Amino acid sequence: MTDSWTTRLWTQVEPTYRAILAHPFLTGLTDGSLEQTRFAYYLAQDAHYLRDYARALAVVGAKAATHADTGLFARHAAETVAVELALHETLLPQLGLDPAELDAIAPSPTTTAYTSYLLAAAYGGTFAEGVAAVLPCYWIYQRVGAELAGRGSPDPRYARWIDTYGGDAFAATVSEVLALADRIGAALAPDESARAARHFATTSRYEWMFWDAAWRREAWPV
Ligand SMILES: Cc1ncc(CN)c(N)n1
Repeated sequence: MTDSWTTRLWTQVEPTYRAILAHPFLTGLTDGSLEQTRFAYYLAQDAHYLRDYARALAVVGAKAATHADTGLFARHAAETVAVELALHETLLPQLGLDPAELDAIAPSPTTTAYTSYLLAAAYGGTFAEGVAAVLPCYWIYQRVGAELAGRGSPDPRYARWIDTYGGDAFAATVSEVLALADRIGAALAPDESARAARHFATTSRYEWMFWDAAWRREAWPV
C-alpha cells in the first residue's frame, strides 16, 4: 500500500520538525526558562499572523470544488482563528500587556514574509496548492502541542498555550483538514503535486523561522 499524500508531505519536513522541537523557544516553554519578553513578542507577531492566516484560509476555501470544503475553511477562518486570538486576549494581560497596544507593534520581517507567502500561495495557486501551504500551520502546531503537552510547563501561561494546541479540540480541527488533504491529494497531477509539496516544505520552514524570530526579537535592520 502506498503512503497517503499527507504522510509523504510530512516525511519531507521531518528534519524541519525536529529542528522546531529542539528550538530554545520551545524547550524554554516546557522548562519554564523562556523569557516573558520573548513570549510577548511572539504573541504580538502572532496576532498579525493570525489575521492574514484567516484571510488565506478564506481564499483557499473559495477555490474548493465543493460547498462542504468551502464551508470547512470558512468555518476555520472564523472560528478556529477566533479561539486562537481569544487565547492571546487571555495571555497578554498576564504578561503585563494591553491587547490594544498590539496594533502599534509592526509586523516583523519574518511575519511579513510568512504571511505574504501564504497569501500569494492562496491567491495564486490551485485549491490543492493553497491547502498544502496552510497545512503546516495546523499540523505542526498540533504535533508540537501534543509533544509539549507530554512535558507540561511550570509556568501557567506557557501551560495554557500548550494546552490549547495540544488539546482534543485543536486535534479534531486538524484531523478534518488532513482528511480533506488526503482526499484531494490522491488525484493530483505530478506538476501540481510538486508545487504543493514545495509550499508545504516552505511554510514548514517559516514555522521554525517564526519561533526563531521571536527568540531573537527580530527587528527591521533599517
Ligand atoms: C505562526 C503560526 N503558525 C500557526 C499557528 C496555528 N494556527 C499560529 N497560531 N501561528
